[in-house]
Amino acid sequence: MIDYRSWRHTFKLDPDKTIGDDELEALCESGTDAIIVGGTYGVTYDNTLELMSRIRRYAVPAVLEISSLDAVVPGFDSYFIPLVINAGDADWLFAPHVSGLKAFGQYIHWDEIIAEGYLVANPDSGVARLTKARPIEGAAEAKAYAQTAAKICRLPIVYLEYSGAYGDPAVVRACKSGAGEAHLFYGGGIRTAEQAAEMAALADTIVVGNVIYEDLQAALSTVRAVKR
Ligand SMILES: CC(C)=CCC/C(C)=C/CC/C(C)=C/CC/C(C)=C/CC/C(C)=C/CC/C(C)=C/CC/C(C)=C/COP(=O)(O)OP(=O)(O)O
Ligand SMILES: O=P(O)(O)OC[C@@H](O)CO
Ligand SMILES: [Mg+2]
Repeated sequence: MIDYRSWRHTFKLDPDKTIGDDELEALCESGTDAIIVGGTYGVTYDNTLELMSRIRRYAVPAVLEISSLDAVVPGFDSYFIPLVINAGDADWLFAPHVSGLKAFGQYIHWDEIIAEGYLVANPDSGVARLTKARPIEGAAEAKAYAQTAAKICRLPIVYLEYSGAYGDPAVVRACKSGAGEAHLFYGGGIRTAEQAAEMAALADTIVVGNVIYEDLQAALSTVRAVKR
């Protein structure tokens, strides 16, 4: 079982995007705690396998956040399974999971599977459109969602997903308060060391994604900001 509870910083790499060997080495050797592989669109078996095998040259833990049943690739240290707790289309709560268990049930090592209560907070993100995510009406409602994930569903992870936008610190704080014993991941819009430090002070683990593909040095600075 991976020790995600000790993680403070992760990078999320999208198999649908291009990353050079030197850039990948810099990310994997940066001191980050783990590489998460995932994305909403364009994730295929082949591009996921290719990215995984390149990450596997390095010692850093590698996790696949499953978003498509067509791209469940063996060989990761662990598999994060999102349940979109504010999905307006309820099929994103359990339907693909039931299909996944029918398809892959016999191959599953349950100690490699970790469920995430996914709270989608940026209405303009791809994942919000895909799942028809319900808007979050303020910090009190965010806390209630986090409590629903952590205390009612007893999920081990609450993932506050602002993908593409920098989040509201009051909402992050509310999710931390609602998550209780569950581990809070925050991801979305972190582009500077200062933003990384701000969100790392509020959440247990931060996730840095898109900036990797736009400004590698800025992405690397987020590790130093959290780890120093
Ligand atoms: C052989 C082998 C390896 C066996 C392993 C067995 C195993 C792990 C089986 C899985 C069984 C199972 C329960 C599968 C469920 C699979 C599944 C399809 C679940 C649905 C997941 C889901 C709700 C997806 C919706 C989209 C989502 C939440 C994606 C998460 C990632 C994400 C949001 C990334 C960010 O995307 P990005 O593109 O950067 O940003 P935008 O959204 O803004 O575009
Ligand atoms: O890509 P960004 O906006 O950094 O978000 C990170 C991650 O939460 C995306 O799933
Ligand atoms: Mg992304």
